[in-house]
Amino acid sequence: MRARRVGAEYPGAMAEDLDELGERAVTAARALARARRAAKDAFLTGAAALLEERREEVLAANAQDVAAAETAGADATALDRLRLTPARVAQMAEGLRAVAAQADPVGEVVAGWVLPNGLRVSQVRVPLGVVGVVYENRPNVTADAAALAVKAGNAVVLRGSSAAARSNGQIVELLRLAAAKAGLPEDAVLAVPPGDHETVRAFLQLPVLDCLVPRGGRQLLAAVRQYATVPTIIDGEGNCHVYVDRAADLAMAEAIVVNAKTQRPSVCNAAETLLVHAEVAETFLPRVAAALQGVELVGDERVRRILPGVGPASEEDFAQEFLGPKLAVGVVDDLEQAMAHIARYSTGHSEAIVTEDLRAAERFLAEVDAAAVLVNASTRFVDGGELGLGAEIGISTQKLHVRGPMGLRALTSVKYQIRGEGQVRS
Ligand SMILES: NC(=O)C1=CN([C@@H]2O[C@H](COP(=O)(O)OP(=O)(O)OC[C@H]3O[C@@H](n4cnc5c(N)ncnc54)[C@H](OP(=O)(O)O)[C@@H]3O)[C@@H](O)[C@H]2O)C=CC1
Ligand SMILES: N[C@@H](CCC(=O)OP(=O)(O)O)C(=O)O
Repeated sequence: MRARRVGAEYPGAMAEDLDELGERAVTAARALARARRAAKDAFLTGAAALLEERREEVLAANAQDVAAAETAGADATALDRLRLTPARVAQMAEGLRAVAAQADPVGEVVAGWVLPNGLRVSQVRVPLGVVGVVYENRPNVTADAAALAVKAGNAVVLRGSSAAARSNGQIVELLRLAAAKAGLPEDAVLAVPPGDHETVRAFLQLPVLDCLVPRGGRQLLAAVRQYATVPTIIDGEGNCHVYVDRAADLAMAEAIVVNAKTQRPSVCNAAETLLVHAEVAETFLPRVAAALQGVELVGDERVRRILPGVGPASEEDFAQEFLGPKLAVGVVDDLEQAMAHIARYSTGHSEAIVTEDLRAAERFLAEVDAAAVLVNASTRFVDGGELGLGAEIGISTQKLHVRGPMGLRALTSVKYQIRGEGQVRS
């Protein structure tokens, strides 16, 4: 059965239907698995240069996406995620170059040993093959995902948000041009045209996908759980907490909370809930409230006794990822209660404690079940670029086969290479 028809006119679609798109990706993946590091790096640095040279075209396409989103009534969060600026395009180019600077994971020997019968066994890193990505309305993801997938020797099939259709189309065109210039198959980067969710559902079942990375909110993840038949690595929402312990340096805590909440509130690693130990609540809450200018605070009863102007926080507020200038605040009696609250509401993304108490810090690191746990640092650091991975294809909120920011190695598997001299099993 042929899969759903796709719009071949969309940049990078180049096919009548998803099956044909998949076949093109498989052909490209075979060539990419053999590609040398020099060619892959030439693709990345070439794409960075093209992005800079043709920045105005990318920004013009993005301006059209932003205007359409405004007309459609998109909120400030959605617009912030969608909008490109010269600085954000420069960051995308920087990300491409950072991935080029990373070691090539393909061929890395992970482990090796010799058996008593003389067989030499090694476990070697290999590309996954064809990687699909369904992602939110941030156009930078187009470049980041393609960069990592191709450097790890994979072909990538991208399905960006419909809201970013023009921006992504422009970026995909540049990436394909850079691939051709570097002597790699153009089809290293392919795109599923946006526009409808039915095509996404068919994409979730495209047999040639070795791995699909869905990045998005609850609706997308529900669709993945219902329809996906290909292996997926879910990069889900971030209801991230900062817990200010009784042994916290309060100046440090203030700076971390403000950064985690306000540096870019629209992204998944921004803080959504602040928990404060009862012993420091009287001192810390007024201080942090004053520093969080422009952020709407909602709090539990104990918070509201200290900050009477703050509105009540509902159960739903503590469970919610606001992705905007709103923060739920609670007072807890101890570390135990803070961790219990986090266990109840966390989406398993990024959780932070601020404390000078080593035992509390170590317990938090060991016991909180999330993709990333931090001590005395902002949740905003949970990002591939910030953690030295060059970029990220997403932040896995599941446990298999990777967890947390996913860089090059996350887009590989391993295979056993076994060298013998005629051994047979008795
Ligand atoms: N952990 C991580 O790395 C990441 C987490 N996120 C999380 O994603 C959320 C923000 O993303 P948001 O803007 O809501 O993006 P959405 O979840 O709305 O959309 C993401 C992608 O999924 C598609 N999609 C949405 N709903 C469905 C559906 N029912 N069936 C098929 N496809 C669907 C969209 O297509 P279309 O545009 O056509 O609707 C888009 O391409 C936040 O919760 C954030 O924390 C986001 C990115 C990375
Ligand atoms: N990589 C990001 C965080 C993760 C992300 O992709 O954000 P989002 O699009 O909200 O899920 C950053 O800190 O820039």
